[in-house]
Amino acid sequence: MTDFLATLYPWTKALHIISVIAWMAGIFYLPRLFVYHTEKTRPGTELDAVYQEMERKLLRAIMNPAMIGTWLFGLMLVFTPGMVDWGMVWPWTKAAAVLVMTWFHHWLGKRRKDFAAGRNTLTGRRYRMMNELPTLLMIVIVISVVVRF
Ligand code: HEM
Repeated sequence: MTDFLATLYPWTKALHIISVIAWMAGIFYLPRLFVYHTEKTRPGTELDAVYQEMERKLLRAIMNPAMIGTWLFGLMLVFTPGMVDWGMVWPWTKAAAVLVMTWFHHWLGKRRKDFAAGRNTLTGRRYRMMNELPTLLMIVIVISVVVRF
């Protein structure tokens, strides 16, 4: 099994990076949509419905499949022989940041449902602040996996 994963390695890594790019694109964009949804519309208007559809499609068609792909190919890399030395620090910083990123994804999913039900309570400023979190996590992840301290 591990020999098979070693053969697949370049493809697994390519698919991991492709999935990561799609996931990050969505995770950076969805909170921006929430900022404008909060500040430029009111529940029940035509524009509210447009934002709701954009948010639903972004989450269901891009972010959910991209997150699943990132995890699937990432775990295949973890089980590929020689990839991860758990005695080093970087796998732990990367794992911690990835878990927080996954939590953030689900937090965004819950906020999307709030908008869909017309009961968003957060301000545009709050969404702007939350938008910084995936950027910080992405920096930690890329430094972990590339610098390998
Ligand atoms: C979801 C769980 C994830 C797991 C289990 C995982 C696991 C891994 C592993 C084991 C490697 C090492 C492959 C190698 O040494 O060639 C890797 C590579 C990589 N990961 Fe992840 N990863 C995950 C999520 C992410 C996320 C969220 C990002 C970016 C925000 C990311 C970015 C990268 C990059 C850029 C590489 C390539 C590094 C290189 O070429 O040396 N990963 N991943």
